[in-house]
Amino acid sequence: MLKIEDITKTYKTGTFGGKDLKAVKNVSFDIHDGEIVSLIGESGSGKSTIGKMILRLISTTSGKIYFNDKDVSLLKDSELKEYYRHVQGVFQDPFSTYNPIFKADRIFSVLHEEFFPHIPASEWKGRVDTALKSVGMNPAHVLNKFPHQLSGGQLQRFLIARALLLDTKFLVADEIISMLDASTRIDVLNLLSDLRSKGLSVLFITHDLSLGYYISERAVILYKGSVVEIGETKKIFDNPVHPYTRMLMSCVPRLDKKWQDVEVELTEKKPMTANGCVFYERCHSEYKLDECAHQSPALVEVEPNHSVACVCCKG
Ligand SMILES: Nc1ncnc2c1ncn2[C@@H]1O[C@H](COP(=O)(O)OP(=O)(O)OP(=O)(O)O)[C@@H](O)[C@H]1O
Repeated sequence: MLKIEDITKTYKTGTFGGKDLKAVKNVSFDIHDGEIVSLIGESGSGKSTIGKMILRLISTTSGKIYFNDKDVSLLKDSELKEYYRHVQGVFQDPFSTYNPIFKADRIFSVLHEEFFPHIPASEWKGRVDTALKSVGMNPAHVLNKFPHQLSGGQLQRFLIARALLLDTKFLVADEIISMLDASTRIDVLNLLSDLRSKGLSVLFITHDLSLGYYISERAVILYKGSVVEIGETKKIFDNPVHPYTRMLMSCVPRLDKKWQDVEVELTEKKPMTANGCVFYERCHSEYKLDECAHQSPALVEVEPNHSVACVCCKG
């Protein structure tokens, strides 16, 4: 369904845009129909940048993104409108998506005017009710309210219902549950899981390894804009190979252990070397070699559907 091929994003930074910041470096992966893939990495690793490139909110510096074999960067006019019918984004802060002076359900009427003006109002109302019910909400309780009268979880569900009304096939879910409380989080995760079984594909962006494990079949571990480990989520979790993934795993709090019993490395982040491994400065692996400072390792398959970019996998 969605194929990302060797994409890179360089931002211009500095006072007059004189500096380059490579936020995403040669990233490739794909997402199949009805699949949830999680994109996991710490703050600043380039996750949202990838999501925004998929949604065409920003351009790619190089590389291609294909949706159903069509180059997304070439879509125009009606094809682009069609793309947005099928590919939608939901973001971390639901409140920022709504205009506080309008009722929250205005997002549905805008959709009606924009995409489905031929559908009579009464039929559209029925569709909105059905979409709200399918995200576990009672229309009578949530329609006709201002954003501040609804909870973060309800507003997030509104956005997912909006995606359903559009017949969305692919959802970029960028940290969508970080602002929700624990029980609402599980509800939204289960909802995504439910929608996946109805054919929805999701790129689930998170910094939380355990959420990625809970929800996705495959995971992409991103560090400083580069993919360091990729594959079936269970394989990565059962056998994390990259020193960064291992470090992330050691940072996940465990209910059966007191915090001081868990080995955690929280090394200060230093600037990376120009061409070396992105994790070089932070790496404490026994396999760390001098060459890691100068050579960026390619992804190598360590077992079927599990690849790692580290010298330790060179065989
Ligand atoms: N518009 C921009 N201009 C310049 N630099 C940017 C811009 N947007 C993001 N960046 C930088 O690109 C890098 C990746 O940012 P991005 O938001 O993609 O990371 P992230 O992994 O999503 O982080 P978070 O989890 O904190 O949202 C960061 O160093 C960030 O400061």
